Parts: sequence; structure tokens; C-alpha cells
Amino acid sequence: MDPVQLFDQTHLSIQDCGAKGRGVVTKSFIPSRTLVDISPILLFPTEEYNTHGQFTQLDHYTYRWQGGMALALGLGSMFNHSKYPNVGFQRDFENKMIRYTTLRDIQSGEELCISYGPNLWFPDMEEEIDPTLAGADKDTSGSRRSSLSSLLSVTDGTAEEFLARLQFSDSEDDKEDLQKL
Ligand SMILES: C[S@@+](CC[C@H](N)C(=O)[O-])C[C@H]1O[C@@H](n2cnc3c(N)ncnc32)[C@H](O)[C@@H]1O
Repeated sequence: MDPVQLFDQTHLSIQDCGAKGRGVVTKSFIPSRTLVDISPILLFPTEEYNTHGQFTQLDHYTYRWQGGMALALGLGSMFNHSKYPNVGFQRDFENKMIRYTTLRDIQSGEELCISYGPNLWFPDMEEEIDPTLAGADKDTSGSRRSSLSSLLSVTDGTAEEFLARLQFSDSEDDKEDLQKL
């Protein structure tokens, strides 16, 4: 494995995000396409996950992975879910890590959220906490909306590919694997 350089994250903090529990919040502006975290993962082989892991707290934190389920060691376990994620993730199976990159500009004080995909295992509290998001998927002008279709209208071809890859993570081929974190 190649050595991986870590970086300064002093602008990020873990905070109480109300009904969502703890979450990751930035103290300063972060431009779109910034790498914000590289989380190494701990792999639980499928059998161990099936017999033990899925019955524990770990089940709230694991990502699907080749050969089992992975626990992200680092901020990767602290990102809450949003239907309008401002952070995308890519799994690096070879190096056993997940990279998290901003999908749009993020303002100081905003929470950094990823999308867990369509099948949540908890009631989504996002719109209760921030009612301005209610109906945002119908509002194409909303500045907080970061769904791919709105981003595509303002980005060039290269950026489109980049954002498409990061929207839910990984590649189109992997969509089956994205039902849960
Ligand atoms: C990977 S953890 C995220 C960190 C977690 N908030 C904590 O305090 O440990 C996933 C859990 O966070 C909570 N969560 C994440 N996004 C949420 C959302 N949009 N609405 C409600 N709960 C959420 C759920 O309990 C979920 O099982």
C-alpha cells in the first residue's frame, strides 16, 4: 500500500446535530471538490457480520464492502445522511479507505452530510430539523440543493463525471451495493 498523506482538519468539528445525533460541521468555507477526509476502514468479513455485527451498534456505521462490511475509522462514521448531500464518497477497495469530497461550496456553520441511498433504516429527521429543505427537490433554484441534476446545469463535462461518481459514491456498476451506507 502507498503511504497516504493526512491533512489539516482543524476547521471541522463534531457537534450535536439534534435528532440526528452527532454530525460533522465546518467552521469555515470549503470550496466544491475539496477532499475533506480519508477514513481507513476496518473490514468485518461477511460471515462475522452476519453472525454478530448486524446485531450490534456497528450496524449503524458500516459501509458495504468487497467481502463484508466496513467500519470507517474517522469522520466517515460521523457523517449524517442528507437527501441533498454536500459530500460524496468513494471507496478505495485496494487501499482499504474511503475518500470524502465536497460536491458543492459549503458555508461556515453548515453540516457536512453524505447520502446513505434510498433505503434508510431510521426516520429521516433532516426536514424536521431544517424545514427550509422541505420540497427542495422540487425547487431547482434552492442554493442548498445539491442533487446531481441541479449540479449538472452549472458544471462542465469533466465536472459532471466527477460529481456523478461521487454523488452516492463509487460507480454505476456498484449501485446495487449502495442500499445501505
Ligand atoms: C453513521 S451514523 C452518523 C453519526 C451519528 N449521528 C452518531 O451520533 O453517532 C448513522 C446514524 O445517524 C443517525 N442519522 C444520520 N442521518 C440522519 C438523518 N438524516 N435523520 C435522522 N437520523 C440520522 C441515525 O441514527 C443513523 O443510524
